[in-house]
Amino acid sequence: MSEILQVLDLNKDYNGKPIIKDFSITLRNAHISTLLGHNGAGKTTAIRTMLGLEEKINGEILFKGKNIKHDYKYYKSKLGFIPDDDELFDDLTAMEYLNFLGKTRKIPKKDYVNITNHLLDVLDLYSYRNNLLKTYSHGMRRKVQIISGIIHNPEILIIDEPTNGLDPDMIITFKELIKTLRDLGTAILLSTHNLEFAENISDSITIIKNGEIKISGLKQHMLKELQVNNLEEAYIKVNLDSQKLQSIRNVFNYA
Ligand SMILES: Nc1ncnc2c1ncn2[C@@H]1O[C@H](COP(=O)(O)OP(=O)(O)OP(=O)(O)O)[C@@H](O)[C@H]1O
Repeated sequence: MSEILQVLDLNKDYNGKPIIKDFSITLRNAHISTLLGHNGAGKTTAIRTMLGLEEKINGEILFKGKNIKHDYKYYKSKLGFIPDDDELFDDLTAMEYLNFLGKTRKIPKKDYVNITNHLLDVLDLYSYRNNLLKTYSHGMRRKVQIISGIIHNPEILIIDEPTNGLDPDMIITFKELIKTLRDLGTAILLSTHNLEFAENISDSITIIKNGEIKISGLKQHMLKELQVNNLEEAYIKVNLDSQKLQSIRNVFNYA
């Protein structure tokens, strides 16, 4: 299992307010890493930094040992990203949009047509492929985002909130797809609030609180070290304020 992306001592602030503090993570081939943390913990900022979208950062991001600034275009061509939104070109059909992506990414036509058809079928979109994207539901649009993120067979795949907007059938299908990509060698980073999904799919876990890593490591080691049975218990132990939990339990207890 080789290290493909190393994020070293990353610091990022907005208007002088520290958002990410001394954040380090390593992504490995054939490995699923997951970021967990509260709303506003800094997960999206960390991801945006790894995508090379943030300016004025301190720290280094090394792709196969070289700073991503060295050849950002090459790095970007090896990177896939599935965002937590469904922004698409509304006036194109799914097929037109995916063909457009295949062409702009300079993928051989035979390859992107095969991948697109296969994924449209697996994700139950094939019969809608010639409909305009503006007629798609939120979940259908998320599925098009999924195909867009992997159409070029990236070496690193970053997924923000993989389960958002997907029905249970699709969550199970997407989980299998992510595991298949991992088994084929892709280095995968997820950011999710879904602890059950994270527990089921992750090889390693990083928990962030207020921009700082609280704990990071292989899932099984982490559970053992924290002496807990599952990820929810681990998360409670590492990240939750036990007094707050107690006050929730007292919600009707005013007597
Ligand atoms: N462009 C920006 N300008 C100023 N502050 C920002 C900006 N983007 C994010 N922040 C702040 O950075 C912090 C981290 O935000 P971020 O979106 O990275 O959190 P997150 O962990 O992804 O949260 P969530 O789980 O709610 O999506 C928050 O306090 C947010 O208000």
